[in-house]
Amino acid sequence: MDTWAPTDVPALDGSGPPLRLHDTATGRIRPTAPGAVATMYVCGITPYDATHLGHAATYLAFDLVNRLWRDLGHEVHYVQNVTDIDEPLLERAERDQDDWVVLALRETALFREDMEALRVIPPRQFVGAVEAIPEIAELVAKLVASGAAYRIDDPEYPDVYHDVSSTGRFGYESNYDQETMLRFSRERGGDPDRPGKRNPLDPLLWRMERPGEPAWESTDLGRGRPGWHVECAAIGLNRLGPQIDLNGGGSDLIFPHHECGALHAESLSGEHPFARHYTHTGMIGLDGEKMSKSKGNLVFVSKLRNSGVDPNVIRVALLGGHYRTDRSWTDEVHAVGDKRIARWREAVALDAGPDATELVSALRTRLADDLDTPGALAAVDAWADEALTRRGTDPQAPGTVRTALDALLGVRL
Ligand SMILES: Nc1ncnc2c1ncn2[C@@H]1O[C@H](COS(=O)(=O)NC(=O)[C@@H](N)CS)[C@@H](O)[C@H]1O
Ligand SMILES: [Zn+2]
Repeated sequence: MDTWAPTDVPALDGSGPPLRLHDTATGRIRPTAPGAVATMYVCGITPYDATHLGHAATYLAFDLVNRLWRDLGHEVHYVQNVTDIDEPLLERAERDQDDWVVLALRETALFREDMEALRVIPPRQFVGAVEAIPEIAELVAKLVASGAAYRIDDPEYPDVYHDVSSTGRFGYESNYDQETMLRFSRERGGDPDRPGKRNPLDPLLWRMERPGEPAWESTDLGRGRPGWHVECAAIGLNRLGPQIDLNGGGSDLIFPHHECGALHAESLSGEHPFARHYTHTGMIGLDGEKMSKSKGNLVFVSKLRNSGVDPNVIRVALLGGHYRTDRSWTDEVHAVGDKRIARWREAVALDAGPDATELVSALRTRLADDLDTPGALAAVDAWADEALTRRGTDPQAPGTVRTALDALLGVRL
């Protein structure tokens, strides 16, 4: 499916230190070491209730990675999916008496609009699970042929599962213990209690057709549809290869989604690890409650935009907190973003300002340190205060600051 419109990223003189990012698998902040082309797979939305501020915060975090890698001279091959077929989507369509295909199209279109407004650099490939079904089915058939996957002996619905023992490394990405994995599997779409599975954690690869459910032909597998995790493994493997620099998403994807995605990918490719960094963002809540579809306490980017909020304010307000911190969207957070943009606009409107060299290097250093946006934004505050109180004599400075904020933070003043 179409990706969203590109946003131009201005070139900035000089270069900063290598990007160091937290990796869930090793639990450490480590340097990323992409080649000439950095490869990044960030899980996309399940298209309903799009785009709430939790979604936005997650995609903004990986947008900064994209911008930093470009600033470090890499090309970035960024791929993202849309889970446009899955239980939760069917349930929402049912609830709203909506056609699930129309719901997915409408919400995906809104998501693209919001990403464009936030000036998130678009993925090179933006792929729907439905359009990827043929390639997913092909990989599932390979897993069955290799013996890594098996059919459950349920005469009515002989669904296909992946044997988690097939790589001998299941659990390396999340490092969760069995009890935690079982709990998250239950909570997040797994079926650990289904009788007949070799291991309760074995993830579903192919769900045979049930009455009244959408299903697709597959000569190898029989009519049905893919499981959730294998869609991302297939879309990522087929476009980015067997080893990628970064697999990203929110912390709720640590398990089972990214663990099982790694299992599928590594079982197929024989290479380990699938991603050199598994990086996860904290949860955005609303006044202390996690912002989530089930709670219905969602704040939408489109609603804020329609009420006249500048997307730069949304971006800066969300970047005010560290990406890995669970945090809330509050009126105060919104107000801080508002004030910042106003003050920075005033400062770059001056015809001269304090030398910007230090600020540019501070921005690069702070962002390269596991995306320390609080530190980066504080450095901009300091420059703006200096410019607005003691003035400055460098006529280039305001322009340099404007370019740096756009290139590195995606903020266009
Ligand atoms: N409250 C939140 N705060 C931060 N990130 C969130 C929040 N809610 C969802 N996300 C992230 O937003 C992205 C899309 O979430 S989603 O719409 O539920 N979709 C999915 O998780 C799947 N389609 C991934 S393949 C995921 O990375 C998810 O972790
Ligand atoms: Zn995914």
